Amino acid sequence: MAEGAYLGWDFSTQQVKVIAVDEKLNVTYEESINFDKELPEYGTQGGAHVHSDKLTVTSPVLMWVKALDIILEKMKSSGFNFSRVRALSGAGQQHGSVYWKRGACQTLRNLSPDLPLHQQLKSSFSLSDCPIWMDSSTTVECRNLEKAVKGAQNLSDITGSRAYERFTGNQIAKIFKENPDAYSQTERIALVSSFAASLFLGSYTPIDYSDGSGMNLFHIRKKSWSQPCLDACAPELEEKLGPAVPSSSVLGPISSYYVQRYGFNSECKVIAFTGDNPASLAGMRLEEDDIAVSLGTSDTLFLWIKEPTPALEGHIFCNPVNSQEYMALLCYKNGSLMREKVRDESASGSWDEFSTALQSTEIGNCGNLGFYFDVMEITPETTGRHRFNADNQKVLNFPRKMEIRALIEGQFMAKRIHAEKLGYRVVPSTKILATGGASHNKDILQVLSDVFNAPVYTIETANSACLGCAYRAIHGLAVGEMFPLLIS
Ligand SMILES: O=C(CO)[C@@H](O)[C@H](O)CF
Repeated sequence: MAEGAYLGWDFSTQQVKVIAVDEKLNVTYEESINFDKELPEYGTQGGAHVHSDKLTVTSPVLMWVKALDIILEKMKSSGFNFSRVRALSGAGQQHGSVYWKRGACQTLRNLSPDLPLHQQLKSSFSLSDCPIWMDSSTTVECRNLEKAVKGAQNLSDITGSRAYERFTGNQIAKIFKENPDAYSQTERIALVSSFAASLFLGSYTPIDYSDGSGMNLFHIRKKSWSQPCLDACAPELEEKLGPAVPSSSVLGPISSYYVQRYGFNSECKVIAFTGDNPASLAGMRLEEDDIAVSLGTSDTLFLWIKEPTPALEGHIFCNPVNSQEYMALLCYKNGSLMREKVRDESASGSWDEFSTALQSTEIGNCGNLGFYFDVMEITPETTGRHRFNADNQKVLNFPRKMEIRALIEGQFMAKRIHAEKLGYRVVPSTKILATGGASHNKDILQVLSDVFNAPVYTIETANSACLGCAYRAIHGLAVGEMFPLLIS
């Protein structure tokens, strides 16, 4: 691979992150911007706004744009040499959707290098608050979609998943129903990943197969939009979505905005962006029988598979590295936000005290079991905190240390049970590859290893999605096909 730098971006729920690697895959730079801390004017918690109905969850799109402005300025003042970047790719939190207003493409194409992005794009969106993966307000739309394609399993056979509230097609259906004006003023509907790619390309970019698999709209075998699913959600939807492309596609050169404002090389290529979990799969270089566990805002368990096995639980996406293969994924919404809550309640807000509790309680927690769903869980669909003592009686609370172990053992037992229900088998050669913020905590990983009875490995950075995108930037440059820039 030619000498130079390759960037991987991650527009995740709580922050924007970037990693640079050299041609030998050594990490040479990392930076991140936390939305709550560095953009307090948007008033988010965990990067999101949970609405009063407790089901609707959105994030302000201009917060994401402004975070990119800030991180680029941080890189510039740190002396980062943008001119060495040969290619970049990125990821976004899956399922979230961005609504570009009519005329926005012209604005994107004519950005002035004298101004930050957020000032120039402030009127470019027909919706300022974007639905994200934590939303669970579209149950009606989910049932309508399943009915339109003759059932949940049929929908899963077509798109890789039954209808899920957070999946983009159902979110678009809700917007079309509740805000038809915004829908008609929308020129392009993007995922967070393709929205972020558009910022770098200076034009709308296609949605990639892998992140597109998380919409309940994309036919994962035919690699094209499913017309019956599109028609069931909203009119003229294919026109608003644009085409879908393989995740390794070369979309074109970086926008001149970045060349003039930051000194990027005009030859720097933008490789299709994808979802955070597909990007993590790429970053973790999974092998057969391995299982990856990402302990981030959401917890996810995923693995590389050759043949799709769509079911009524879990998800099958097109594979982001080999578009003719697949990846399987289970997602848990009560991930780190739940661990942080119990840390605050039962360990005085201290991870050290949290770890001490795990070290001083025994495996199996003397038969005490807990399941903690403060927000509507995805797998399974339920809420509330549920504790059972060794006699299998429901109890209202546990002593602090027991509560902590019950939370962590419960989170990992659920993952193993759901994975095995879907046919995944833990075998002697199984390795668990852990990533995400909580993968820094060795005591949490020890519980993961005990529950799966398998060794746990971590990669040098918890930012596997970013790292995976830096790898995909190299991969795309090497193998990706040029995708003719869409003049929409
Ligand atoms: O909904 C999910 C996966 O299906 C989450 O892991 C989001 O991608 C987190 F951003």
